[in-house]
Amino acid sequence: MTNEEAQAALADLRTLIDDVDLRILALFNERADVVSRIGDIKKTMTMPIYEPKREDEVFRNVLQGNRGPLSEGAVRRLFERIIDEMRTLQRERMERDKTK
Ligand SMILES: C=C(O[C@@H]1C=C(C(=O)O)C=C[C@H]1O)C(=O)O
Repeated sequence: MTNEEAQAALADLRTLIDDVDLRILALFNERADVVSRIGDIKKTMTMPIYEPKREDEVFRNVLQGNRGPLSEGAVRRLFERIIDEMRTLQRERMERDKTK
């Protein structure tokens, strides 16, 4: 591979990553919309935001579905981060609704 070929291949792959990132972002926001709806129900029913048993199910589901190359640990860490942001979203929406 020449230097020019390597540069062109890198640029192509980075374009692919930019496209994948936008699709991931759309899916994060789709998930966040569903989580918001769950948050609305929890607020009406005065249920807790944090539900560890449900989170265990979420981890079980994604770990079962994982085909790699991400490791189990990597998937778990990514979803811990995602779920943490989802809880924050529910909390912020509830706080915002309180001050309305
Ligand atoms: C979305 C929920 O609220 C929280 C966030 C979860 C998630 O992001 O999957 C799971 C459980 C809860 O701690 C829920 O209860 O289903």
